[in-house]
Amino acid sequence: MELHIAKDATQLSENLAAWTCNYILETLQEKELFTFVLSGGSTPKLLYNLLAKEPYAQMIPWNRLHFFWGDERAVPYSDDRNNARMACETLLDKVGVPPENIHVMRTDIEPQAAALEYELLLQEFFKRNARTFDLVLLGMGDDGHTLSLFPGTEVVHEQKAWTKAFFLPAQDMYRITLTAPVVNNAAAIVFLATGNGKALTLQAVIEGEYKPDTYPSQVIRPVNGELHWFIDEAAAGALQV
Ligand SMILES: O=C1O[C@H](COP(=O)(O)O)[C@@H](O)[C@H](O)[C@H]1O
Repeated sequence: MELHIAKDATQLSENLAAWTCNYILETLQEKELFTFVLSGGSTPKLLYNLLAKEPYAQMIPWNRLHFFWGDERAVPYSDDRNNARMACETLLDKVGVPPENIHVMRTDIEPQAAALEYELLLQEFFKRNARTFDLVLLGMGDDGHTLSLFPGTEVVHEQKAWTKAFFLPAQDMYRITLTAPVVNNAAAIVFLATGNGKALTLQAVIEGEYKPDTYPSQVIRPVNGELHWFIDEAAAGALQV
C-alpha cells in the first residue's frame, strides 16, 4: 500500500490528476483500451474538474478509455445525487468521451435488474481476464463505507457476485454497487479521501484491527494489483505513521 499525502484537497487533487494521467498513458503503451471505474460523492469533483482541463484534456486519448461506476444511488439521472450525472457533467461530457464508452448503472429500471444487467456487461467485457479494471477510484465515507458497502450490510461479505442492489433504509433509497471480488482484481485501486471528518475512520481502516462490518473499506485488498491512498493532511491527522 502506498500513501500519498498532500497539504490540502486542492493540492491532493492536482497530485492525483497528474498521477492518473501518467498511469493512463503508461498503461496505454501496453494495451489498446483503458478501463476506469469512477466514484461518486463530493470528494472526486475537484479531480474530475482538473482532468477536464488542460493539460489533461489534450494529453489523455479519451476515446480509448471506457468508464464504469463503482456504485450508484438509484435515483433518476436528473437528480443531483446521481453519481453518473456528477461525473458526466464535471468530466466526461466536457472531454467528449464517446457515449458507447460510458457504462452507467441504470436507474430507469428496477435496481435488481440494473445490477444484473451491469454484472452481465462486466462479465462480457472482462471474460477472458483474471484482471478486471485498469483503475478503480474509490471514496470513503466518514462512516468507513466505500462503493455502496455500508457498515453492517450483507453486501460487505459478498464473495461471488460482481454487483449487488439493495435497499438502504438509512437513506431511504436503493443502491447498486460493485463488490469486493471484482474491485480487488483491478490492476490499481486508488482511495481518495479528504477532511478531518474522515481522520479517525481512516486511521482505523488503515492501521486498526480488521473489522469489515464496522469499516467496510477494509475489504478492499487487491489480489495482485496496486493500492494507493491519496489523502490530505486533515484526513491523515490521526495516522500513527
Ligand atoms: O455515497 C457515496 O459516498 C462515497 C463517499 O462520498 P464522499 O462524499 O464522502 O466523498 C462515494 O465514494 C460513493 O461513490 C457514493 O455513492
